[in-house]
Amino acid sequence: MKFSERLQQKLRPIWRQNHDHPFVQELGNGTLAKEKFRFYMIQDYLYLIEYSKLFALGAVKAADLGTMGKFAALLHATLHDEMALHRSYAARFGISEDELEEAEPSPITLAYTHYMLHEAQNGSLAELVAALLPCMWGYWEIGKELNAIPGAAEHELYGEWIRMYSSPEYGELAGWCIDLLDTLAAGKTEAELAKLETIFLNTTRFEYMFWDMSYHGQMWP
Ligand SMILES: Cc1ncc(C[n+]2csc(CCO)c2C)c(N)n1
Repeated sequence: MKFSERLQQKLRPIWRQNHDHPFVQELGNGTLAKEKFRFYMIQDYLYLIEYSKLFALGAVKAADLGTMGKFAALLHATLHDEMALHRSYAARFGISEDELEEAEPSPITLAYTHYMLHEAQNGSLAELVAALLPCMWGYWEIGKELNAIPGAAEHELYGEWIRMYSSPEYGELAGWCIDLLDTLAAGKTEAELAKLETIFLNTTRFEYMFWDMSYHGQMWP
């Protein structure tokens, strides 16, 4: 069994909780309150600034030019395509790019990004990919699920988000990362695989906490 299949089987219940979170459900049926989405957009922008650095570190840790180039392309795609979505939403909410960049990260945004960067900096390329994969894989799955809801992709506010994350290009990026993790996991000891599984599990849990933090507008107490 591929390592990614093992992860998928073990984490299915948590994965389901992410999909069932009211933020995701309401995003899909179009009833999500605009202020919740606005809060999410700002925090997600700050998240992506840090997340991009994982791709830069991936290029540093890559063992061959093909992998290095792919990480460089992912870094470019995140900064220029994915974050363009956030900048366009921010403009609709009357938030400038400077305001976006200077916003204060919430405790969960800080905890999540710092955790991923810690694992990426201290571990091998396998640990780095285990940390970044749930974000890419999870969004692709959620994007596809929401896109299947009649009318969701045409929603005047949330349609753009759904169209971006359900697009085949995102599927390809996620697929590339899944294959990379499977390649890197091949031949590792059970103890090493268990470590990768823990990192993957933790970032999957952080994805849930990110939806929850956005739904409740959670900042410092
Ligand atoms: C909290 C949070 N988790 C995952 C993503 C999705 N995401 C982050 S980088 C990337 C791929 C390359 O652009 C994808 C799909 C997000 N935006 N915010």
